[in-house]
Amino acid sequence: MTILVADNIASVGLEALEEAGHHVVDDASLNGDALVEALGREQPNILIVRSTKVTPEALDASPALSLIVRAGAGYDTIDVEGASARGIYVANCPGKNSVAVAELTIGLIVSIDRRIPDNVADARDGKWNKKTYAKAEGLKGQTIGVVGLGNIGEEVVRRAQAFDLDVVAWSRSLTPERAEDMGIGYCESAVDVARSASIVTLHVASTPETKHLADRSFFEALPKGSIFINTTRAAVVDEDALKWALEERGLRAGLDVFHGEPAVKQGSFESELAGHPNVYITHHIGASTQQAQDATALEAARVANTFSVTGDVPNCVNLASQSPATHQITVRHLDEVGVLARVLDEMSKADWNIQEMENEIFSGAKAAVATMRFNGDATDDVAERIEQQEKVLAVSVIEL
Ligand SMILES: NC(=O)c1ccc[n+]([C@@H]2O[C@H](COP(=O)([O-])OP(=O)(O)OC[C@H]3O[C@@H](n4cnc5c(N)ncnc54)[C@H](O)[C@@H]3O)[C@@H](O)[C@H]2O)c1
Ligand SMILES: O=C(O)[C@H](O)COP(=O)(O)O
Repeated sequence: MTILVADNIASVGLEALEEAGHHVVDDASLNGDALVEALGREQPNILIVRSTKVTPEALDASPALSLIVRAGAGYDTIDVEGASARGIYVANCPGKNSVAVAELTIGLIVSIDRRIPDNVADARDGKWNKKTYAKAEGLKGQTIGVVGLGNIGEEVVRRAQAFDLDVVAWSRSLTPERAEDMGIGYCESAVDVARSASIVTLHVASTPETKHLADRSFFEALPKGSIFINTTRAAVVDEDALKWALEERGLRAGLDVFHGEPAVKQGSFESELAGHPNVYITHHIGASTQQAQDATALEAARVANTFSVTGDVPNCVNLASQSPATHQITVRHLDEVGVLARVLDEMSKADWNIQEMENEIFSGAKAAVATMRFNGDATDDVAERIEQQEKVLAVSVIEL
């Protein structure tokens, strides 16, 4: 298969793709129009990206494109709805960079408490200021609130507990029982977390439902002088509310992601937040350890290689969890040319829309059973007409 890699992925991943015999086109500079142009020129079957945006124009550029692999966790940078409408699979690499992000989260918390970046900047400027920097609070015994207990959230909990922090959390599927098992406090909402903690860190995925989850009411609930960490996505935070909390509530923030974050890998940028004395911005490097990059690149290669051999897509994020099928028809038939085509023809005439289908062959390859789930008005006469067809052995229809 032809695979276009439009971002920097670790060499172990590229090697795994090449060893599998693929034609790999590796160009980490691709973005925007250049990506669309490369997709049109190379006609890849598979596209592998990190944070590079995959737009509707990119989806239309290569009719051969069957799979997009996000070599990372968050796939909000890909037009997943557009891919689904065009029958293109989208997969990600869950859990492969979660330790790296959790390590950065803890690093930002310690940095804020001890003002490590300002210490270092002043020392580099030849300024000695123990008077100011000796005023840290210390973390032990404080309460950290984790919003979203997915792969990263769970890694943060483990590390926070090792720092003797008390942990409370909210996650959409967290139950009080599960919280107890993890040795953490259960919260009923993100605002409840904010109310209960002096350090809060966000780890929910960016979706329409989580947009501005950290809004004005969230920041109002946080105690004055709290520490706030965002390593997930800018869209989860209402930045006006964040700025209000920085000014009015003495909030201290560590942000690996923020509005207006540059899409390019290197260059200058302007951000009101970056210059704020209460804010430490990192360069969206949560996933950027060699350990995480190797694991992610190998997983991206595994997804691509599995697809090329079996047609299956590990970690697929855009298949319907449940098809809208209303009925299932089971057709036992002789394994001969044309039998299934005639069955499908009859179903088509009855306006039965097939959503899922499978055909299993019995040993000896004399007979087979086809199971199809469909949407339609399942009248008995259609099933009877199919059963009367040559080489059909038996038919049954059930309502789902
Ligand atoms: N800064 C970085 O470099 C970096 C690296 C990796 C991931 N991330 C971001 O962190 C996010 C989390 O990563 P992860 O590996 O923990 O993913 P994950 O899929 O394991 O966890 C996602 C969490 O989001 C929650 N969630 C999803 N949809 C939700 C909804 N509609 N309402 C409420 N909660 C919802 C899930 O319940 C889960 O707790 C990613 O989606 C990505 O945006 C950033
Ligand atoms: O969702 C992710 O995995 C992170 O945002 C990592 O992004 P990156 O691959 O561009 O570093």
